[in-house]
Amino acid sequence: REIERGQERERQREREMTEREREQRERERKRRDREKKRERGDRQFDLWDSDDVPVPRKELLQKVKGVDALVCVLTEKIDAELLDAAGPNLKVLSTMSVGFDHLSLEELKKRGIRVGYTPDVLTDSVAELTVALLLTTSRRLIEATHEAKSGGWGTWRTLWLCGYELANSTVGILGLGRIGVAIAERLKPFKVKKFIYTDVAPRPELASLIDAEYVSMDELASQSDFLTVCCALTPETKDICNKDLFSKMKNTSIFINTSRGGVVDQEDLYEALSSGQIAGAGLDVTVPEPLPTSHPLFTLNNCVILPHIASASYSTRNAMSALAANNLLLGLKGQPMIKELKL
Ligand SMILES: O=CC(=O)O
Repeated sequence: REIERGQERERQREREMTEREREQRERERKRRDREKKRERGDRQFDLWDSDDVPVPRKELLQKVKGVDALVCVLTEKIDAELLDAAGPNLKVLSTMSVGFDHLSLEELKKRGIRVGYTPDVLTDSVAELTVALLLTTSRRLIEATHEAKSGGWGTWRTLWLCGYELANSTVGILGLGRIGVAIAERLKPFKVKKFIYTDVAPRPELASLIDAEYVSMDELASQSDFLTVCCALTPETKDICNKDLFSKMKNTSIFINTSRGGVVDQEDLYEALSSGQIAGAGLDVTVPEPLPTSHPLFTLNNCVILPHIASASYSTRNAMSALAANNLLLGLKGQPMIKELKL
């Protein structure tokens, strides 16, 4: 009877366990497994087996000690502190992202660490989301569903919830790369009249794919009906979308950013949106991330904010993780990675 009572107590404990406790128990089991493999001398993989990122910094600094290679995502800052904590064994870094502003390239280069990243596989997904965000913003879809649900839908009114359409418009691309081209290809069937772009220099090969004209930053601002930011975040592009740019835009224009929040001065954007200097903005990226729910941008009807989901489709995230893993394994074998950054 004592055994039965013990078993019943165990079953009761199981029932009362929360999902988090179960996850914790599973992590502990995997950790013990890895420990055993380490003792046997097998190649070991230490995994942050949770969707909760960033990994607490203290724990990350502890766990990276002595590793030969590291896979990371864009929430982890890979800087001198982390590389010092990892130590001289670390020779390969593989980030599951196309952006690499979270990596200190100088420190990586100094230490002779090779770096893999995941361009191309996410281009379609990011372009698709950018188009969705652009249409959501320009046709005021969030406001519209809110009105429909909350009783604001009265009789049909001529100018109610009017927005701006792509047909006959000029679309500007700030930073023309693979993603900018993919966005333009998707927008073309909406009868866009003209594509223009700016970059540090003309990019004729890419531009010819979408028949886009190279213009100055000022011309991009003043001519675009839709301005979409596709450049990487670098010291040169930080806050490049600021008061100066917004003040030259039309008050009917829509600003879209699916690159990095750091390219936008958010105070200047708030001013431009709330004063009517520009018509609307759609952002998939902000500073910081997550953007606090008390942030003034959330108070604006003409600002649509998404939680950095441009590459978030099942197939793309699978492709990104496979590419990140393969980059890492090739790097470990001393072979060329599939996608490697030139440092
Ligand atoms: O933002 C997403 C990425 O850089 O992959």
